[in-house]
Amino acid sequence: MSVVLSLRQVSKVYGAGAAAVHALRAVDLDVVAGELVAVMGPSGSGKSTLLTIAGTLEEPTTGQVTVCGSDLSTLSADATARLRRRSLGFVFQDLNLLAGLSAAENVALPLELDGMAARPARAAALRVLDELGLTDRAGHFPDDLSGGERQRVAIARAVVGDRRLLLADEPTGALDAANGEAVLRMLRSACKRGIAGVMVTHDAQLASWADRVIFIRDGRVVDQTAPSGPDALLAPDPAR
Ligand SMILES: Nc1ncnc2c1ncn2[C@@H]1O[C@H](COP(=O)(O)OP(=O)(O)OP(=O)(O)O)[C@@H](O)[C@H]1O
Repeated sequence: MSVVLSLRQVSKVYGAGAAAVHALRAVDLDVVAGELVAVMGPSGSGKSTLLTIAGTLEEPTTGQVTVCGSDLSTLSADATARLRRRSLGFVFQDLNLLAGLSAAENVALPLELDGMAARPARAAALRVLDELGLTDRAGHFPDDLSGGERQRVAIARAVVGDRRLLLADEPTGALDAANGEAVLRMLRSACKRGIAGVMVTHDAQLASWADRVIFIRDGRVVDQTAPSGPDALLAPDPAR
């Protein structure tokens, strides 16, 4: 399996001197195509920092970040922006759907911003919305969608086109359990189709959908585990 995201001894320090905050300390992480990795840890442990560095939105203080085979330190600002536009998808708690655009227009937007003509961009957007069960919502505006539907549109926008790496920060936000699970099912199936995914979550039940869970404390990866899947939590205890 090809490595889509690789962090080598990545550290991030905000500020300097007595005010310096060590948000990440010598983090090593590889995520391969088709894999969904959950990141857990206490508040302030560095989870969002890891995501923003993996997403090329911030540079590490030291260490090496490789995304889709490119060492980011060797790329120009333009090339980094292109990589981000074409190959990366983001799902943040604050969804940033544009209220004046329909669901299909929101999903097509990253492709159009990258230079694709409106018609093929719309066709690609409709294909993804269809895969996520949103065909009949394609023409609706965000304000006319439920919270769960809005979240699914945000995921559609993050995976549309030829994206290789999906980065999600608390992607189930304030959704109820059923909608949260539906969102996780979608992230899972996006990864099954070959995208690499990294998802920050506080919820162990949701993390159990991942292939791997890494735990961060004080900026260090302190543990990792391979969950046996969400159904394992529901399975009868064989000891009983
Ligand atoms: N731009 C910044 N400037 C200064 N300090 C920052 C900045 N961003 C994050 N930090 C600090 O870095 C540390 C890690 O922050 P980060 O947001 O990555 O943690 P987190 O695990 O995502 O927390 P939470 O679960 O509360 O979102 C914290 O101490 C935070 O205050």
